[in-house]
Amino acid sequence: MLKNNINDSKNLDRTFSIAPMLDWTDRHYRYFARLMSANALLYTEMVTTGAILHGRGDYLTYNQEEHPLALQLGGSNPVELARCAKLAAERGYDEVNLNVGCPSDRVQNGRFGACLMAEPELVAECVDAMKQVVDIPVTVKTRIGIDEQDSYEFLTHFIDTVMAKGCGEFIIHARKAWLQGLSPKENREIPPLDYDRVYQLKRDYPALNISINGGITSLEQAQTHLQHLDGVMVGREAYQNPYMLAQVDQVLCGSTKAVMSREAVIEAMLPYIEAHLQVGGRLNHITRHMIGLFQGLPGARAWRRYLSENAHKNGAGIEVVKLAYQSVQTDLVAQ
Ligand SMILES: Cc1cc2nc3c(=O)[nH]c(=O)nc-3n(C[C@H](O)[C@H](O)[C@H](O)COP(=O)(O)O)c2cc1C
Repeated sequence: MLKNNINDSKNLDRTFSIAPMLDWTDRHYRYFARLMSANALLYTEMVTTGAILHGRGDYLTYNQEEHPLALQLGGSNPVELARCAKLAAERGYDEVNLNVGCPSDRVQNGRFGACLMAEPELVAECVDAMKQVVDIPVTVKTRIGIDEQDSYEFLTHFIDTVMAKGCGEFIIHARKAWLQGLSPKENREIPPLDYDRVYQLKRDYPALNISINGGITSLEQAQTHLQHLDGVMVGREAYQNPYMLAQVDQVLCGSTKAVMSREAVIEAMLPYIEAHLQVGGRLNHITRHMIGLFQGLPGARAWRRYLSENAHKNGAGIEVVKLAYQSVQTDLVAQ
């Protein structure tokens, strides 16, 4: 058994988590998010078992500051998933999560993601294989149904089967997925949200740790969900309006520390950016995740525009970030 040295699995705080999002929740975004919230549980983008086991790069790299951090895996081969889970635990990840919610065609061809909801026994076998080799939590992120299979009984049969192999933590995106005909983006918007169904699940399975996901756009909404559930997982809003994270610890987790200002967040990013540039990285790899920092404020546009127009240029350095911030202040003064 591999013991995780950073977080005892039982102590992982699941009150608020940031959803796995391909191309968005990379290690740069996660570093940025972590500056604003110490409590948020962060998820990687989905990484397939194939990429980890046969890919050329190191898909498990992260910064130590990102803890607590969960690795989301895409796959459906129990042996391969177990190998990846073991690697994840060895690398110090705090949790391994199996993707049973993503409906993209690419993912279905590989027989993983949301289509696995139709194969609960296989998901249970995958969970079992992973749990045999690690003692960090093995969790499942899923939907409330797929296609015509959207009854409450379908969902509880899935949960019963997977739970029987020892999975105690589920994240439920509160809408079903249509596996044919809708793009992944449409599958995040068109099937209606059904929060009550997830609340019902928690009432019927009080011993499970259940987080809700889908359409949550404020900490007030999060508080409402937390009256019924163990955790909330936020995706798009946490990315597009990242400053919402600055109050997660205070509003949801009882922290009494001062809320970090946007300026302080930018200041704190500068050494990280410099280190990235020094090893040959490009500025926009990081600043693209910071574009939404002033979302909803006067100056948001100036910030966005300055970064978009300048951060991709050859040789762009931290002065671009400083000038972008100056342009926000100029805008504020002009108001
Ligand atoms: C750009 C993008 C990429 C996503 N990639 C993944 C992924 O890799 N794994 C996954 O389980 N869900 C993925 N999702 C779905 C989110 O995790 C989440 O379930 C969904 O966006 C609903 O939550 P929200 O309404 O808070 O955004 C992705 C969503 C977006 C917007």
